[in-house]
Amino acid sequence: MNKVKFYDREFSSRLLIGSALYPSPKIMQDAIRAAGSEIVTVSVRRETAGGKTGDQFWSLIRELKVTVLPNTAGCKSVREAVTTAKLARELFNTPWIKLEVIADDETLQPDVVGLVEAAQILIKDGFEVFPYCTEDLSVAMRLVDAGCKVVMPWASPIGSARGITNRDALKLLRARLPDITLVVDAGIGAPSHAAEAFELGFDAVLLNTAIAKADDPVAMGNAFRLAAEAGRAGYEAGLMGARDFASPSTPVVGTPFWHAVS
Ligand SMILES: CC(=O)[C@@H](O)[C@H](O)COP(=O)(O)O
Repeated sequence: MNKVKFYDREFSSRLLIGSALYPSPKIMQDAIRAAGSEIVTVSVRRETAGGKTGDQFWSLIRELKVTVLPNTAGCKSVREAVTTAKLARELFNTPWIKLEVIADDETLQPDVVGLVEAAQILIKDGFEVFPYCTEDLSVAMRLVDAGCKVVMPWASPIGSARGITNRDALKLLRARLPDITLVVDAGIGAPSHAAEAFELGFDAVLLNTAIAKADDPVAMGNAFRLAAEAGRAGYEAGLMGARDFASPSTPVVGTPFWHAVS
């Protein structure tokens, strides 16, 4: 399978995993390993607030030998997101930031206006921004204009497990932004949802709740790894287009092959 590129770095795994909500630190580690993920996203605000697991949490993440993608989860203004991103750069010594600006505490709807503004500020300051956005094409285009080489539209609201609710809009993003690394982020509830994202041509999937809240997070991590591989392999194999009407698959005359055989 082809590798996936995030800015100038290449990875084999196309699953990015969140580090929250697991029943225990050990289960988090085992689930991330089972998913085969090479990139784990971590909330900067939770950790700088002295998160309950503190240093132990960092040892666990370090033991995984993954690339850390710090995020600005919980930020509700451009200023807060920019400050948090700068803190993340100091803490993790990385230009990468998963940029989240939340408009509404109830729905966790992204503030796409604030997101574009924050992305512009951070990219001018040398950051490599991974923006969490809705599936709106015009927003994605503004993010690309700002210099984002990765765009991360939601499948559905964070933690909802509803899967892809606006398939046509995601297809449009893929068609109109062929050179951008597109990641479906949030709302994935089942391995089949991830496979669907890959079959649509998305480069990667980011998820957290569906693995962390599964009855068996480690087994679910493995299920997502298999689904990601199958969905991407199907896309790379070239899916046939759907038809409106029947087309016979068992010929009654001639050769059963549609290419001439020698
Ligand atoms: C934007 C955001 O916070 C998501 O990355 C979240 O971490 C994952 O969403 P799910 O928990 O719905 O998979």
